[in-house]
Amino acid sequence: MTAIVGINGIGKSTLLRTLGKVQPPLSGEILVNKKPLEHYTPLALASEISVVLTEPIASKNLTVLELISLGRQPYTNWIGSLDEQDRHKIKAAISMVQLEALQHKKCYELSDGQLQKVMVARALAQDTSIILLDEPTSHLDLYHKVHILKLLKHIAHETKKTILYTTHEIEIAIQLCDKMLILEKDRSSFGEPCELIRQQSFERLFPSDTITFDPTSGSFKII
Ligand SMILES: Nc1ncnc2c1ncn2[C@@H]1O[C@H](COP(=O)(O)OP(=O)(O)OP(=O)(O)O)[C@@H](O)[C@H]1O
Repeated sequence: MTAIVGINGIGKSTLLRTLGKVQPPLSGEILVNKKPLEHYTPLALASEISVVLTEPIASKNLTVLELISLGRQPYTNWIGSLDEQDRHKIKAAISMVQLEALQHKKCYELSDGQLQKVMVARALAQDTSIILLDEPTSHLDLYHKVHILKLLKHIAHETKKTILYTTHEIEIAIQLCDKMLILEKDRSSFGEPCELIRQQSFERLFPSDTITFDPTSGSFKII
């Protein structure tokens, strides 16, 4: 599990959206399983990569169960009939994110945090080897942030999935992620959080007259 961090406007969402083929690359080339991203058909890509963006969903009139079921679209037939395996994956995703009690509610009835959990569950139901999430925990309280991220990390380790997410919650990412990508204006650093701490990469993120980084606790201090 890898977190992409960096100041506002540095390009975290742009990178994530480009990796998910939601927008074309500004430059360069992206290879997924050694194959250029542009060679994937939308259907082939949907069984390889799931993307959870920050935009509000258009289909809030669906129930939670219906929305999560849409994650199975790459695998269903042309009328979208769900088979036994689809139903199993959907049920497992609902259970992992603890949404059983909300599954028959309409999405417009949910809080922003509950909706974020639904979108994570939809990605889990899609069951791809790569999951990209743009600020997936921004509306969640501390407990639910940690719960979702620990769950994603567990899934990444158990099922060997790659989970890449953008976040401003750097201290949580330092504690939970296997790797981090720090985007800066003229450079980027990638590695294990402890290695990035050793390289003093977090010190450079914010102006030091306002915020400093304490490498011992792995946290930021306000001056
Ligand atoms: N590599 C790049 N080259 C040129 N422009 C870029 C690049 N990456 C991002 N941008 C532009 O910078 C702007 C901000 O990018 P983006 O929304 O990805 O930042 P962000 O790090 O996700 O910001 P925030 O933390 O505020 O959500 C966008 O207009 C985007 O098009």
